[in-house]
Amino acid sequence: MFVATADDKARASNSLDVTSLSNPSSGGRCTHLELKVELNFSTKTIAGTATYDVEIPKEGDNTDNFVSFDCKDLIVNHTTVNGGVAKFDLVTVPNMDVSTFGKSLRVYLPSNAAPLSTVKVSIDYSTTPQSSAIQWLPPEQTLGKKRPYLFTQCQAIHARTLLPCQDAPAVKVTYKATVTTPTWATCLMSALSVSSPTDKGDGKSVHMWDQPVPVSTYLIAFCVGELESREISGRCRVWAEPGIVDAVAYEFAETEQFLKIAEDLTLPYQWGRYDVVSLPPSFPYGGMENPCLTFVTPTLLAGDRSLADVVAHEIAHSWTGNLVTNATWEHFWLNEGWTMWLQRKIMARQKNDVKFFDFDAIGGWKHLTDDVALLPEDFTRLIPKIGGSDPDDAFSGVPYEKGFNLLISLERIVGTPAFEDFAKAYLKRFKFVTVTSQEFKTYFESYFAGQEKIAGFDWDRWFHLPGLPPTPTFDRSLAQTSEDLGNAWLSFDMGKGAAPSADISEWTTNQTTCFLDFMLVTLEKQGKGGVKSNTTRSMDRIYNFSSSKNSEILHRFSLLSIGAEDSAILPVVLEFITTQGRMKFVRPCYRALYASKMGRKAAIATFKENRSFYHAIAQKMVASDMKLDEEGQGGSGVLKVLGIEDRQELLLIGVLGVAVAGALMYMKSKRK
Ligand SMILES: CC/C=C\C/C=C\C[C@@H](O)/C=C/C=C/C=C\[C@@H](O)CCCC(=O)O
Ligand SMILES: [Zn+2]
Repeated sequence: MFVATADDKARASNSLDVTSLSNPSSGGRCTHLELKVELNFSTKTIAGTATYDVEIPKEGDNTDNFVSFDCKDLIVNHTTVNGGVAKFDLVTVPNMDVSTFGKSLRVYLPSNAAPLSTVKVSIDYSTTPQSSAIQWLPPEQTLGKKRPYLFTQCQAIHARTLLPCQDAPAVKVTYKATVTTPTWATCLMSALSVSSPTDKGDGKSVHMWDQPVPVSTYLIAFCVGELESREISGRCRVWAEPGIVDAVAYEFAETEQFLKIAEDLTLPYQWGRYDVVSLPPSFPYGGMENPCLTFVTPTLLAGDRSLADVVAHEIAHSWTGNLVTNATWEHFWLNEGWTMWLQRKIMARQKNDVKFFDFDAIGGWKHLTDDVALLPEDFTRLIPKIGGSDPDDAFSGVPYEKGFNLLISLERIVGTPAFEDFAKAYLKRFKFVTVTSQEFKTYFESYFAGQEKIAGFDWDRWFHLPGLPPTPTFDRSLAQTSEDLGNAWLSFDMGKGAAPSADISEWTTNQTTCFLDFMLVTLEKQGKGGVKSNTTRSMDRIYNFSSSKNSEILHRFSLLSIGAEDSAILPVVLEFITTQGRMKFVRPCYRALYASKMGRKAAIATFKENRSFYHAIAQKMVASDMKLDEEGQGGSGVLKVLGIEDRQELLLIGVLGVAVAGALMYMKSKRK
């Protein structure tokens, strides 16, 4: 039977993490995890025990006689407390949709569990093939095509499908893991390797990991497959499938330099090692900041290090996000806004050009305006009310770029040297713990206490108003040449003048993406669907964008060409969105195709055919972008039975139906 805990009540009143069913403040708070699991590629399961050190709340707060864990798509077999069998329940919590949040696993405590004591709670469990944190890849989806592969993605609330846990960022644990895998496999985790793997002689090996810095559960990660590594500095190594490991080492050779710059801007690096693993192409994000081991998409492998800023971004998270963490997902901007700020500082120093900070921010502003136009209004607030939604649905450029713009507004008020000092002090103050937006504001105000210039800052507007913040002014000097060329092509499109002849072969990737972004933004501002297909064809003849090996360039040119209804781009885009599954690229491409005349049918058919290639999160998001149902079949169950592909088709059938009925009625009335 469900009995509301004090944490449930706090959650209902929105004063606690609304995405977790755990009870750290009224039942027990996890502080350390010992994970002992075996991976099974045939059954697509991970099974074993998760043993937690759990601190019982102080007298008076310990109102529950059980500890609650988040648990989704897991099988729980057995639980113990301090070695003795303990009763458990899997409880559905009212108003918490099971298909999003899972259930609450309640492990009952013995009556002698004293306030402020620590108990050991052990849970014997198994994942299921439905566990959304894990993507199990068949050999065909790897480069080597011989061995299966798996990687996890726990942010935001998928850790509960990997192991029972208190899946709230505010609950941080240190962890140790003992992982059994087939002997051919390399096993990596978001932790430090304790020793070389031990071959058990039965085709299995044991790998041991230790994460001594407390982490939120969304930062627990595995990557297992046929992998090789290359050392790129004393504390950095890159990992990838053997066929691309050298290319990966080349692409990310600047990692140590980024780390050093980041340390100079922040505090000494706290995590020991910084390794990078380049994952198979279905990885849905550019990168994920798993501690000690950043995960990246292979779409960064442009061959010229031009997309390595994603590594700088993930390095920045070693401080902003992983050390100082958002208290709940509603304060996600504190992770991402700060990380964009630090990433741009790192890249400006790496390029030895202070103007790069603003140049990159111009691209970020476009990202923000695009997303604000697309999102439900509430998700355009810096602090959204996530309520009963899956945080994945609220994910967008808003926390990244609105958050970044808030920070640079503050920086411009107090001046760069003072703000950079403040950043260091903030990281020092909140390292190892979590922070809310209010705590950030209070800390900023106390740090700059007495300075009149901060008095008028409209925190409420920044935090709570939907839509775009005030338009910032950026130094546009590095963007000028790109914007000029964009204007020249837009004039050509309107029949004014010849095709521009500027040679861009020596341009940086940022200049080229800025040029394409400028065209896209201007068309949007003018309310135009796109340029003419003659324009995109001419551009392609001159620049060869459609054969670019640079994913950021190909992506933007694809969008421009789809907007132009240029059929020459169709095979190129379809190839692009079926050979990599990074949501940043596949979602806008599918959306644009779906909105176009030439591409709608192809988009639906391509998604249906390739659905299993994509990560579960990407499957869900693309299906929702194209208004397909859960199974990606298009339309409702009834429509499926009728073989109706999409809502436009349904509308057409409806209109035809009304017309036929009208004609019949007319004929009938004539006969009378
Ligand atoms: C307000 C939103 C609240 C919470 C959302 C938190 C997490 C959302 C979840 O969907 C996970 C996101 C993971 C992101 C990882 C890396 C990004 O920086 C990648 C950005 C896009 C890209 O470069 O591909
Ligand atoms: Zn990030």
